[in-house]
Amino acid sequence: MKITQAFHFEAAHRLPNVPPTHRCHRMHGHSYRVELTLEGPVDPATGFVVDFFDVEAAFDPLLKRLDHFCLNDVEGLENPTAENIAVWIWERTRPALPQLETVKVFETPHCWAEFSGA
Ligand SMILES: Nc1nc2c(c(=O)[nH]1)N=C([C@H](O)[C@H](O)COP(=O)(O)OP(=O)(O)OP(=O)(O)O)CN2
Ligand SMILES: [Zn+2]
Repeated sequence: MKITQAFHFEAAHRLPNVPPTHRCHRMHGHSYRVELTLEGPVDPATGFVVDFFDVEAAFDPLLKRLDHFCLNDVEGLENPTAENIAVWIWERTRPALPQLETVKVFETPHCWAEFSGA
């Protein structure tokens, strides 16, 4: 069984490694959406794979480091592409949530990166 919980945060960023002519080289912002998908058996007693409250508790400290910040200033996110943000979240969330299967980071409703550990 898979379960997914979505989160939102607002943040600024610039992409330092694209050419200066690329519009994302300039500072700008996104309303990011993060989806965490967990996979595992359903506990027959609770009916849960994992309690959504536990997912929220695990992700909240990261959300506090991202929301309304300039992502380039966050340690490990000096090049804050959607891909790198997805890996950053994966590496910091999986220890607390071993059932984590996928991290999706949406920069816009149409563009996202998805990471499942490789
Ligand atoms: N593979 C990736 N490509 C791009 C990334 C990324 O993280 N991974 N990021 C960007 C920029 O962050 C850019 O800001 C993307 O957003 P935006 O320009 O707003 O996207 P749209 O093209 O959908 O904007 P519209 O104004 O709606 O056309 C670029 N590439
Ligand atoms: Zn951007």
